[in-house]
Amino acid sequence: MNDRTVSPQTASDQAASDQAASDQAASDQAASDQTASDQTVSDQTVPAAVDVRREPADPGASRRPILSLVPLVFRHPALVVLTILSGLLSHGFGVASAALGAWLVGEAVTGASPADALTTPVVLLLATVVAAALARWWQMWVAHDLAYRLLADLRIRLFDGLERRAPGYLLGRRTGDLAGTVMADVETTEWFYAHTVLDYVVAALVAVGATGVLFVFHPMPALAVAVFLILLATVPVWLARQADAQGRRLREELGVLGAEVVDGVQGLRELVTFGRGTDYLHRLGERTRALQRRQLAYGRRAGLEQAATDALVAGGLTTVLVLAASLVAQGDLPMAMLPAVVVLAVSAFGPVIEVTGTARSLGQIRAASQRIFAVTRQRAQVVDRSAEPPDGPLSPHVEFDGVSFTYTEDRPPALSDCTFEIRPGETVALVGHSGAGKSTCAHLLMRFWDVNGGAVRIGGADLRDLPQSHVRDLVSVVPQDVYLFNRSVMENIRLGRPEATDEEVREAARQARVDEFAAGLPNGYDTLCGERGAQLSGGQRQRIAIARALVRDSPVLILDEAVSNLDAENEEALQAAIRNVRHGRTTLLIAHRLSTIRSADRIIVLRQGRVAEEGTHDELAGTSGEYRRLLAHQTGGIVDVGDD
Ligand SMILES: Nc1ncnc2c1ncn2[C@@H]1O[C@H](COP(=O)(O)OP(=O)(O)OP(=O)(O)O)[C@@H](O)[C@H]1O
Repeated sequence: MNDRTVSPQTASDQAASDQAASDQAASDQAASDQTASDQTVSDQTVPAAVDVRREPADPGASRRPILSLVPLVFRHPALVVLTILSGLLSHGFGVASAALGAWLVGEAVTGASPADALTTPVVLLLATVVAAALARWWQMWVAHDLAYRLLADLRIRLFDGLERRAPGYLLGRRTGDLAGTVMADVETTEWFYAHTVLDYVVAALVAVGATGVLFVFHPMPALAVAVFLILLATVPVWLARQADAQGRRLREELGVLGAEVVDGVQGLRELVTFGRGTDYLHRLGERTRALQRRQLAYGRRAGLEQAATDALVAGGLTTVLVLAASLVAQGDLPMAMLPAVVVLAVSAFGPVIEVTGTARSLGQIRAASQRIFAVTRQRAQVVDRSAEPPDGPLSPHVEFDGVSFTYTEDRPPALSDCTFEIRPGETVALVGHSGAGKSTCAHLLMRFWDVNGGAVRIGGADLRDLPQSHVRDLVSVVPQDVYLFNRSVMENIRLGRPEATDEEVREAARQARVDEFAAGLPNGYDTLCGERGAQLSGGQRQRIAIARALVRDSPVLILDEAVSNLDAENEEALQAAIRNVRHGRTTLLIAHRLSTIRSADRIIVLRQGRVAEEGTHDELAGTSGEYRRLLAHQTGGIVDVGDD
């Protein structure tokens, strides 16, 4: 038996319990609380992913997704300052060089200054042109540095959101759609961070500055520029509602297409086997055309905004030119100043045109951020009542005490008043028809969900009183459908305990009989397993999963036996590995094979979420109850109660 000492409280425990508190308090204050929660997230580190658990729950998408993107920016104050500064310098030098050039032209055309007096201004002009180019390069650099850091933060938040809701939320979403949110939707926000949010600040400052200088020349053209600037700034608002709806539909369609592509790639073998490749291509074609329609609608509206912007800019410049020309004609403005006035007007419009250009993407940015926050603000599937692990080690004594559980309200209960225990070091086999509730018992013991009624306990402690991380320390699982990452055999085993030494991993591999086949792999333990372990057989994948559980060394083990048929050699190796991993552990065995069932100390028969029978194989096989019927079913009517 393996009594494990309780692990020290981790930062994630603390954060997860804080989440519980904030969950209850604040779902309506999502946007305002966001600022505070954002500030708790430290830069670029894994704890950042943990700290976001403090975010208030906001089921569904945020109502103000763009506003929710803004506070993230202030997590990098130095870069914010540098981005604004570089933007101001870039536009400032740009305006200065244009104004200086215009003044020089005016002087040259009117002959107001002698030629040799213009040498210094020409040198100054060249210097400002070079400075403007350098500042522009710097601005692009820092703005993108900021944007890509924020994208990385968002992706960590997203993964954290997914983890908090796993596995329930994942069951209801398509892989390609989620991958689309993590990659493409996050990428879309780059527009906002690199080209929109701080550019608005710079555009406003430059426009006000240029208009101010113009005002010094003469108030009339400055007034005209101000009116047209205000009109220009309102363009993105005119069709904002339409832009939102179109952006949302476009991102959704992209998500669906991504999901279809991933579905098709994952199911390629089946499509080829059943000759459905053409049907799939047809389906993909339809989705692509649907996406095309959405993109076209979005583009049409964006084109309308572009046309309105162009018309307003042309109108503004013409008005300024007409006003300035008439002021010159009336003698209210020197002729030499005319080019400078026009150039200043162009400079005032320049950055505003730039930001209205990026503002045309706001519909998509809003929709993308809505999809992101719909994940990050998911209410946690399971909320820890306490971050404190128990004071001493817990005995690996498992109890299901009158447990009732329903996955969703529209489904019948998966477990009803289910009561059984597994004593320390004992192996109990759960058997029952498909849908009887066996896997549900495993899910509840892992605390993937919390019970609706009754309690699940380990060592007398209600799992709801233990932090999830502590439960995961106490219980490990060897699932039926083992997921292997496309990493080496060694790394896949080490997933059980990242700090395990190579020696410990090899010892676990030896006990799980992984060494037998690892030696024959091209690069031994360094051989990549392939995506989902595609380079290995089902039995080999299971043995790696057993090695993972061994290296984790949890006192309670859930073993979900694979139903697939294995060849005799694999079967023998797997059974030996199972014997090794069960040794000294409290084991819940979801068994399908008679040989495995019989190897358990006790058998619990589940029927419709309740315990129907309980006893040893010999006791139960001798009755005329559910177990005997199950055996008859499995052995084709020949009930073998003798030795195998
Ligand atoms: N994620 C889920 N959401 C909704 N209902 C679920 C979910 N998982 C299982 N169920 C339902 O709960 C009931 C018990 O399912 P469970 O998977 O525990 O049965 P099982 O005995 O393990 O079956 P099997 O031997 O086929 O794996 C079934 O009616 C099933 O449809």
